[in-house]
Amino acid sequence: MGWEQIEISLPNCSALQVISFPVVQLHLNRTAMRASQKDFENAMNQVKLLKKDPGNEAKLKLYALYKQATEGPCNMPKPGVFDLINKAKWDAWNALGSLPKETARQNYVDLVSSLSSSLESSSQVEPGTDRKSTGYETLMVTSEDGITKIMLNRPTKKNALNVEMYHEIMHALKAASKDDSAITVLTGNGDYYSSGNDLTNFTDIPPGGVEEKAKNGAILLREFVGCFIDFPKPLIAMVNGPAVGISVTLLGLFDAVYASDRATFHTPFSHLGQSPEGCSSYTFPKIMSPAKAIEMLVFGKKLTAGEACAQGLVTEVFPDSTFQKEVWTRLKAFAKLPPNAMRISKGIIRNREKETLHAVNAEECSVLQGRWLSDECMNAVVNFLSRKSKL
Ligand SMILES: CCCC/C=C/CC(=O)SCCNC(=O)CCNC(=O)[C@H](O)C(C)(C)COP(=O)(O)OP(=O)(O)OC[C@H]1O[C@@H](n2cnc3c(N)ncnc32)[C@H](O)[C@@H]1OP(=O)(O)O
Repeated sequence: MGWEQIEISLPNCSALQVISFPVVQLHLNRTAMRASQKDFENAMNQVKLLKKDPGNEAKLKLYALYKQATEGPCNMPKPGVFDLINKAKWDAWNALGSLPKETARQNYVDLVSSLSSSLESSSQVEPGTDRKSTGYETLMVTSEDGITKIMLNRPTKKNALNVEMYHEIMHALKAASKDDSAITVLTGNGDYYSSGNDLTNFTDIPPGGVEEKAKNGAILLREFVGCFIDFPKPLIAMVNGPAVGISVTLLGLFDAVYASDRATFHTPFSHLGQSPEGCSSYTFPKIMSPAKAIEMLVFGKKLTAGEACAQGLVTEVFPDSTFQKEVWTRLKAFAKLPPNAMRISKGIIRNREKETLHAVNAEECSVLQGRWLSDECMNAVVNFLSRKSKL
C-alpha cells in the first residue's frame, strides 16, 4: 500500500499543509451498493486520479472515513488547539462517532464516486447550472440499480439542515421525481440521520429584522414540506442513527421507514419553544394515536427504534451491524418491480390526502412563524448557540 500526499490548507495557516491518504491500485465496481474491500481500495486509487483539488472539506471527510473504515472510532488523543491541521483531522474523524467500519467504507466509496463525477463534470457545466445531481454542497446524490439515493452530508454537524441543504433536498427530490429510477431513498452520512433544523439558521438576520426572518423561514418550510407531500414515487427513509426535529416529523410522509437499532426519534419542540411541522400534527396522531403523538410532539418523549416501530412510525428495525446490507438488498428487490405500477399504487393510497396535507402544512408553518418570534424560542436557540444547553 503506497501513500498519496494530498495538500490541505486551513484558515490562519500561512503555508499549505499536508494530509496523506493511503492508495492502492484496483478496479472500482460501481454497481454494488455495499462496498467491498476491493471497491474501497479502488476508491482510494481513484482519489489519486482526481483531476482537480476537491477542497479541504472533502479531503477531511475522506481522511475521516478512511480512518474509520480501517481503524474504527477515533482512538487518538485530541491535539492541542494550536495544532490546527491535526485538530481538524481529529475533529473530522471523531465526529464519525461509532459509525461501523463497513458503513464508513461505503461512504468513502460514495464520496469518491461523487467527487469524481462532480470534478469531472464541472468543466462541462454551463454557467448557472451548478446544481447538477453531482454538484451538491450538502448532499451526496447517486443513482444506480433503479434507486436514487439522497444522502444528507454534513456529518460533522450531525447532518443539521441549513438553508442550503433545504434547497438542495428540494432540488434533488424534484430531479429524482423525473429521473428513471423506480424508488428514492433518503439517508444520513455519519453517525446521525439528522439533528434537525440547523439552529444557526436563526442567526442570519436580514435587513427587515426577525419578522422578515420568520416569514422567510415559514415560506421555505412550506415549500420544503410540500415537496415531500407531492413526491410521486415510493420514498424510503433509511434512518441510520439518531433523528431529531424535522427529520423525524417528515417520516410520516415517507412510504417506508427502515431504521438501525441505533436510531432514536426525538421531537423536542416544546423544549425549543416551537411547535410541530412536517405535517406531523396530522400524520402522527393518525399513525400512533393522539395520546402517543402528544407524548412525542408536546412532551418531547424520545423513542427508541423499537418503540417507534411498535407505534407505526418505523416500518422495520435492523441490527446496526447488518442494517446497510439487509436494507439495500431489500431496496434493490423493490427497485426491480414495475415502476409505473408502484407510482400509480402510491398515488391511489396517498393522493386523496394531499389537499389536507397541504392545508395542514400551511397552518403549521403559520403557527411556527409566530413561535420563532417568541421569547421561549429565542432563549432556547441562544442557549444552544452559547453552548449552555443541548438536547
Ligand atoms: C426553516 C425551517 C425550520 C424547520 C424547523 C424545524 C424544527 C427542528 O428541527 S427542531 C430540532 C432542532 N435541533 C436541535 O435542537 C438539535 C441541537 N443539537 C444538539 O442538541 C446536539 O448537537 C446533539 C444532541 C444533536 C448532538 O450532540 P453531540 O454532543 O453528540 O454532538 P455536538 O458536539 O453537539 O454536535 C457536533 C457539531 O454539530 C453541531 N450541531 C449539531 N446539531 C446541530 C443543530 N441542529 N444546529 C446547529 N448545529 C448543530 C454542534 O453545534 C457541533 O458543532 P461544533 O463542532 O461546531 O461545535
